[in-house]
Amino acid sequence: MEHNIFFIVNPNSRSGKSKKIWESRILPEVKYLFPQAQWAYTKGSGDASLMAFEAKKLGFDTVVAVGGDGTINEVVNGLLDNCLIQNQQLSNELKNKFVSLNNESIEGTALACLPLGTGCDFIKTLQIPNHFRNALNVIQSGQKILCDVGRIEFENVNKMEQNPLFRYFINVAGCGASGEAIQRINKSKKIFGRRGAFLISAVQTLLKNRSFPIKISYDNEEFTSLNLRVLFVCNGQFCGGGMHIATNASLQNGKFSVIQVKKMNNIRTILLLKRLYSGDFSGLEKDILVREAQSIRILDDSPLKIPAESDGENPGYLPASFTILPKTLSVYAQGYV
Ligand SMILES: Nc1ncnc2c1ncn2[C@@H]1O[C@H](COP(=O)(O)OP(=O)(O)OP(=O)(O)O)[C@@H](O)[C@H]1O
Repeated sequence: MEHNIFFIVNPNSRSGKSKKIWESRILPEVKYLFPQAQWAYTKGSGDASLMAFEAKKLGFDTVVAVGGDGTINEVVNGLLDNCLIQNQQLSNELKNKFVSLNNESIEGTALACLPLGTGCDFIKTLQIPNHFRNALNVIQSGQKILCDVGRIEFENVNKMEQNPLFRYFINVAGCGASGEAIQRINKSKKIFGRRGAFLISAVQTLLKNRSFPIKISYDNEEFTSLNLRVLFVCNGQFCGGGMHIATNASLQNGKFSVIQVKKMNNIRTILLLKRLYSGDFSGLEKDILVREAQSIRILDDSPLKIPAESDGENPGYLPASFTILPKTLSVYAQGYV
């Protein structure tokens, strides 16, 4: 059966190289495999969420995020009706350009990922090899899973400036040093690629050894006070361009895998950095808590603005809560169990 597919292409991902790759190599293959498919370029940050939202309303059964984790995150938000921007002009352009399919039989629009970013961490958990042909094969196969989605909710409107009060994430969120590192990466030029940029930013951030006084509660248990270095809230297993931090995380078990790191001395910090790539935190139990949770609430105990991170973006600041939404989005995945 032919799918009604809409490709949302971020021409700026992979440090601006993706437009050329899309036009010269991927688009001809897409036209061959899916002659009815439609596509559009994003023009800026947030467009992909509005486009996904409109594509769903127009009746497409599949929306493909062509880009990296940031593009996937925006598409996830749009498919779950959280438009990150209001742009009437873009909405009208899409409505005029694309024919409504009136596809009332669909159960919900599914997400497909075509990796064209620098890091592309989410597809590593889905076990989609990092080549566009494999991604297209996965779409052709039609196999999907019902994937858990995370929701991060920000509680202090005054700290939010222009940002929305909540955001969905599908891979990894967190706060503390991870939020700081993401701020650094997104400001950096990424001349060594995203993996290099993340490593440099992670070293700079961890060696600064800054900690954040917070109160944290898991699954509505009592709050604990601690000096937090970094918290990873994982639905997927990988972040930071290849750090395999949550080796046991599952996209379908209705739980986050959480890695909570307290303030530690510099030697242990260097050990930690190495372990972030293997996800083996044995011997560091004094400082690192690894556990599962369905919800986490974090209050900040300081006047500092503590940045939160979700799928490699900085959507806001603590206080915040993270909640898992089990089996919420249909996602193309061949062979994922
Ligand atoms: N047309 C555009 N021009 C500039 N920026 C854009 C455009 N469309 C989307 N963006 C922004 O580009 C940013 C980076 O995109 P994305 O994360 O997909 O690529 P990447 O950084 O190369 O990959 P990864 O996050 O997997 O390492 C996102 O924050 C997105 O909002």
